[in-house]
Amino acid sequence: MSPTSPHMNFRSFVEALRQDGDLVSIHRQVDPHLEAAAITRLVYEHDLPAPLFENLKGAQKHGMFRILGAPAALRKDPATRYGRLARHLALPPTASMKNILDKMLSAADQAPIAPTIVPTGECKENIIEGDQIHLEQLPAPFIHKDDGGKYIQTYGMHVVQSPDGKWTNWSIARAMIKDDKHLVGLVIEPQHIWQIHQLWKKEGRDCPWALCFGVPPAAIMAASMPIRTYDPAGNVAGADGVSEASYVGSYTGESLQLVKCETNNLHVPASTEIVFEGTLSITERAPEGPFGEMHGYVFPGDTHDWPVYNVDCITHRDDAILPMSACGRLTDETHTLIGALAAAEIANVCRQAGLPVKDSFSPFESQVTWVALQFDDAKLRAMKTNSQELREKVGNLVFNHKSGYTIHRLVLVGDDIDVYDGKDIMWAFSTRCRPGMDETFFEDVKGFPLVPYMSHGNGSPVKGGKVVSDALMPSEYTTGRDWVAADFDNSYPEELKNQVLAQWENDGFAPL
Ligand SMILES: Cc1cc2c3c(c1C)C(C)(C)C[C@H]1C[C@@H](C)[C@]4(C(=O)NC(=O)N=C4N2C[C@H](O)[C@H](O)[C@H](O)COP(=O)(O)O)N31
Ligand SMILES: [K+]
Ligand SMILES: [Mn+2]
Repeated sequence: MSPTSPHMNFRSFVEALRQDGDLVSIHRQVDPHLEAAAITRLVYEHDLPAPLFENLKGAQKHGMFRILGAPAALRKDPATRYGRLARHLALPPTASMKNILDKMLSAADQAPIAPTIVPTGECKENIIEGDQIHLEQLPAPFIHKDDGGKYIQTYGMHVVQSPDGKWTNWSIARAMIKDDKHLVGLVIEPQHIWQIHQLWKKEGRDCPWALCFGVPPAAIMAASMPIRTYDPAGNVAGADGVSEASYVGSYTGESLQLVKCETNNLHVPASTEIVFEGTLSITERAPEGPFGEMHGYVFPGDTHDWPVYNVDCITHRDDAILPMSACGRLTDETHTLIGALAAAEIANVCRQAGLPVKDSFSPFESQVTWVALQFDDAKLRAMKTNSQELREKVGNLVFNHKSGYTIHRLVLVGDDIDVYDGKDIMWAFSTRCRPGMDETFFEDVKGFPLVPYMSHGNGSPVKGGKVVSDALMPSEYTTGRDWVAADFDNSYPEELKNQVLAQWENDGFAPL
């Protein structure tokens, strides 16, 4: 039996949410055609407990399947806002986003812990092969009314491996059902699944593939992150050729248990809820999309050809649970994970390049198209640099790195700004960054086509449209901050503030 702790076993994770009071089990029959996603969408827009659809219309025999919506979204209570993400990493429900991202980055300077191969696991409880496979009969969710198909794949983990077997990549990329035996989905440059697909194209062979729904939560975090491995000396091992499995081992401190697929030599987490095994075609493409995406838009009819996945075998647990991200406007997994984890890796890349970046986050208010980088003011002054120089250095570094792929604006801020507080970032950006003069635009870098102003805007969908906006004031480069914030914290003497706070409730105010 593989580990049963919530961060290492999806089924235990769901039970942990139930114990946390962070799960709503719906036993009435719910239609996977739009209804399950509509409920989940409302959950996202009000930060409510995750819905578990126990009785889907069209669910197959031996429990194929139930759906868990909103697996990594927010909790309403500010004190446990990120509790559902914390559960992915065995952190307390009160963990801050900084605690979560620091945990994800902690692997960078720890020795990777390789996974362990075990003979079998829960994912082998049911095995369906060949002509028994009928994807069209599964209760796959139709997520937004204008989508191009049933997006069964929104929170599963693709497993692909370089032809030489040296690099196994885990990542999330959307995919919809094409027909009874095939999926079709985004495989976009520079993502690792794209890089590995290219390697198999050179080999002239279809890419062996597995898609794991309901993996250990600690694993799906790495799957959502643009990681590289750093050997203990801090150098990057290989260009990008690293395995998420070892990285997960580092930040969990435990070796993940993997089992071999039935029909190829890839390995998948033993406790996975549902595993699709097959190949990612190097020749076949099919119309895909549109899909209501992470920036909050669906463009009806916006269909493009992408590679086809061929499903040869399905294995799954009894009463399997499919996780679903009904993504779109704030706040869902594409914001809490894609933005946050890219921000963490970007800060890492900056620090590796010697830049005094203390912290970073992607503000939800920017629909995770921005990352705010917090500089250590004292170290910044020691650099004896200036705004234009710093903007060019940071922009050329980040916008030419894979971790910067989804980000179109970098906002540079000092260490009086809390990068996890969107109000703080908007205050700094709106008052310290003079439009134009304090900004450097980058047109000859890779652009992120999913951003609406890229794919449906006025310029190239895949090139440029990026900017570094410097919200560090000139004094922060030279003498240090030459202003006082007109707020309670900074504009009143300590003893007066203590006195006001001591009197606060006696004066008749509710506790802050
Ligand atoms: C957490 C999450 C991450 C996603 C996606 C989603 C969720 C929930 C859904 C499926 C809901 C929406 C789309 C949105 C879309 C961006 C995309 C995708 O379709 N194609 C893609 O290339 N990257 C996606 N990512 C980001 C990706 O996982 C990260 O970039 C990761 O670093 C990749 O791993 P490698 O570094 O190892 O390459 N999807
Ligand atoms: K990844
Ligand atoms: Mn990767």
